[in-house]
Amino acid sequence: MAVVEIYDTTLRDGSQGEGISFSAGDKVKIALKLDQLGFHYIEGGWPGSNPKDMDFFRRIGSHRLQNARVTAFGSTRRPGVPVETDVNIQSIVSAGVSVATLFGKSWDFHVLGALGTTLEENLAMIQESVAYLKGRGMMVIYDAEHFFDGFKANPEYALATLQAAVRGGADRVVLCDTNGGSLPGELAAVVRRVAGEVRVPLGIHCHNDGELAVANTLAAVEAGVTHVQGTINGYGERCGNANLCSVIPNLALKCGHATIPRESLAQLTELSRYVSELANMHPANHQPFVGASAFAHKGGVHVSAILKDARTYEHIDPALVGNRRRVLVSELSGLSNLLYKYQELNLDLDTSKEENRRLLEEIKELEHQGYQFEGAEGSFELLLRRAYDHYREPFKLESLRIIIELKENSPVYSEAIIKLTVGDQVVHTAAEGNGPVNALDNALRKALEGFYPEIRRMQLTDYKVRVLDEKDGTGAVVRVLIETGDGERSWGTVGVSPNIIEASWQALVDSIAYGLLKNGGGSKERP
Ligand SMILES: CC(=O)SCCNC(=O)CCNC(=O)[C@H](O)C(C)(C)COP(=O)(O)OP(=O)(O)OC[C@H]1O[C@@H](n2cnc3c(N)ncnc32)[C@H](O)[C@@H]1OP(=O)(O)O
Ligand SMILES: CC(=O)C(=O)O
Repeated sequence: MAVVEIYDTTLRDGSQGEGISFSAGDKVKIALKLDQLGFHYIEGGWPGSNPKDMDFFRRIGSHRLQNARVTAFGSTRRPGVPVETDVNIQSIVSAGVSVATLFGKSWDFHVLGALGTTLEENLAMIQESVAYLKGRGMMVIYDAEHFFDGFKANPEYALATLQAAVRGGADRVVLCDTNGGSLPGELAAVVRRVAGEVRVPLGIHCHNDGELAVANTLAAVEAGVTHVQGTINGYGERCGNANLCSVIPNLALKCGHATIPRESLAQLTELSRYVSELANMHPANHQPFVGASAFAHKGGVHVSAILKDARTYEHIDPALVGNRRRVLVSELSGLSNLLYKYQELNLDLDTSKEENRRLLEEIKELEHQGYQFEGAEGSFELLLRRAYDHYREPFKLESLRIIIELKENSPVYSEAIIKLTVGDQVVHTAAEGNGPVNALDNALRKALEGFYPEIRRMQLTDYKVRVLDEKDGTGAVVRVLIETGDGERSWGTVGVSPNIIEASWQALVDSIAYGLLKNGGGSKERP
């Protein structure tokens, strides 16, 4: 099994992605996680760029990594500036790590236009910069920026830049598709040509501007590279970099290469979510392998087949990358979706095929009205239990009034007055809030806290309103989706009405009722 080195640049190229800014502490956490999972190299940042990256190198120096080598990134020396006095080269040395990643120009157009120097001086900049860091005892990875565009424009010169890095003593030569516009076939042909001329292990660094970064990376490996660079979740400049959460499982599971250890592969989904959390980016549900939808089955035909054998609609076992199979219930469901859900929820229901068919029709009718159960598993389970499981509601609404007062020069006042029955007791209470839904939530909790103290652990974590038929203007039906968590799990609930307060009330009631059910508070009637 051929080994492919995995080089992560989330902390450098990843943080060049729009909206991403890791703190030095976050960078250390991500580096430790990558090390724990067996990544070979972690590019920590560009020490010559900013104090935060230098701070990262200071902090990571106090940790003993088990698997990974941390690299410091930077450019070759400036034109006409000796390496001994070049600020960037010296900051790489002062980062205190044993591996440097230097990028240099391969494209004559860039040398003349962007660097504003001669082709000969660029070759000297590459060779001298690599040689200087090698002379300081460092391993040097040479990133040939714009290599494929450079090769198309002037192959002799592009190859001469690589030879300059090799003469300087580079340990790896990495071909970069910096503008991300190459196609897999043409890129692989160039890699083969380079492999015939350069006697140093080759690497690949692809950007995703043509949405081909992963495909190009795999094509390069097939053509002979043994070192791949990319980022977690594909974060990076413009459209991002090759997504290692896809590159790694493709290499390991489809191409038979050794990358990170097998047991680490099963932590890839967790890693992806961990990094998106620290990046403060929403996890992308449709991300292959690790996204929440990567193994989510919705169409009835698909679910019917996966109940017989999951391989009918899954390219790999989701557990191999730490993900899980999900079945969604919607207007596109068949009976198979319901049966799967009964199993998943451990609902031992004695229901006939006709009853299930009726329930399915009810679900389809509710979805037609605007309910959406895919993102509201709490409401869906309650629907099943209300239909078949002798479910007893933990409380019942008697009446509800909302007061909103708008006065000049004072904040808007919102109050909810609520009357409920809980068992055989009536409770009547009121609460204020910073808006009507918040007042409603506060009043409901206040009314129920004495009966169900576990409510204090439940927090609303998301509240979304979607107008379903905009043409009806302010009279349109709205769908409210609420996400609630209790520190251990989170669940979604849904409400639909032309009145936003009523839709919010339905979603709130389900949110509390479901939370109580899972905490043992909701109960069954004696049949
Ligand atoms: C393909 C890549 O993603 S490479 C990584 C890109 N990442 C970044 O740029 C993020 C970090 N960058 C920074 O913090 C800043 O750009 C710094 C500190 C590196 C440089 O800042 P400044 O000195 O103000 O220069 P500025 O950013 O305006 O321009 C970049 C300079 O680097 C030079 N340069 C670009 N590539 C190279 C190279 N391979 N070798 C030497 N110099 C280079 C440019 O010619 C330009 O020089 P000029 O100022 O003489 O025109
Ligand atoms: C080195 C690098 O980040 C690039 O060429 O895209």
